[in-house]
Amino acid sequence: MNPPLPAHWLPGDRLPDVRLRAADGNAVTLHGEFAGAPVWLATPADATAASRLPAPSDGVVALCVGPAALDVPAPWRAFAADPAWCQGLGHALLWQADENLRLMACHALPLALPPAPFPTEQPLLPEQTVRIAPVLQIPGVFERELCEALIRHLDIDCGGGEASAVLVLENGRQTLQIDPSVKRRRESFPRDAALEARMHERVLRRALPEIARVFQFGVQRRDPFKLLAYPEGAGYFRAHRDNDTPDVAHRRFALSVNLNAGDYEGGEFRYPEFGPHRFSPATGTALVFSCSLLHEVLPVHRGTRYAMTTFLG
Ligand SMILES: O=C(O)CCC(=O)C(=O)O
Ligand SMILES: [Fe+2]
Repeated sequence: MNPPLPAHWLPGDRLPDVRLRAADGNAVTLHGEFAGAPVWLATPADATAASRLPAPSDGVVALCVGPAALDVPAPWRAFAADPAWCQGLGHALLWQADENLRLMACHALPLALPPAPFPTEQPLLPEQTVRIAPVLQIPGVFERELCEALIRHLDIDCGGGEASAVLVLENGRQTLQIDPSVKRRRESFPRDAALEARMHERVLRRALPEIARVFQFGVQRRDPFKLLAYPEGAGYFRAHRDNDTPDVAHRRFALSVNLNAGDYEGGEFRYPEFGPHRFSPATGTALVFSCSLLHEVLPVHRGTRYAMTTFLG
């Protein structure tokens, strides 16, 4: 499954690599030279706008890009880049990108107000990182508005979903049974082709390239999307693996997106083989992990946790 290159990039997209050529003819690549620090990318309308670019926040790499390298005030650095790549960024804009060169926010130039810097994070102590589960979090795979539409779709169009059943093998026959010793939640396949297409496009565009880069794995297929609700006092999924029976042995990675982080308490992921840490990704972030890892969703104590899940192979 290959994502098409978007004509225009959006917040949440990770910038594809590009060759950047300075006025003195020296060239670098965006990923090779500038990954690892937050970046501002400006596409000023003309030379005057370029000469008036605002001072960047501390610790930010400030790059002015366009078909030609313009004169810019220090510490800005100006580069010429492939016109099609520049067009994807848009005209007369200032983009803020994170350390992973993921576009976060876009502002029209000239700026009315300086953009708010990203909050700085305190590093974990080394002793807190010795047993971290090997999971990948990809921020902004679904926009907030898509997450909200999926919750409405589950609650209204899908009637809140059905009680989730487990496959049981009895006397050589497989049956679906409700089993509260394994899980309690409601779930439904989406019934709206347009919503499904939007989810598919976002997974192709934002999750698969990161999975290919981080895990060196090319996804070929995906199980149907499933929308999930874990209600207060009646939502959990006890420790399990996602590929340990013949019918699901093709699964390689689980991908799960929290749709309403902050609206509930509990409902965190835990990987008991790898220590006590709990994972509660932000709304729209995809949590990706190997289906072979033991994992559980802890009970929801307040509110309802909504999520979308699928499996990749
Ligand atoms: O609640 C989720 O996001 C996914 C839970 C899970 O582990 C599963 O459905 O296999
Ligand atoms: Fe699972």
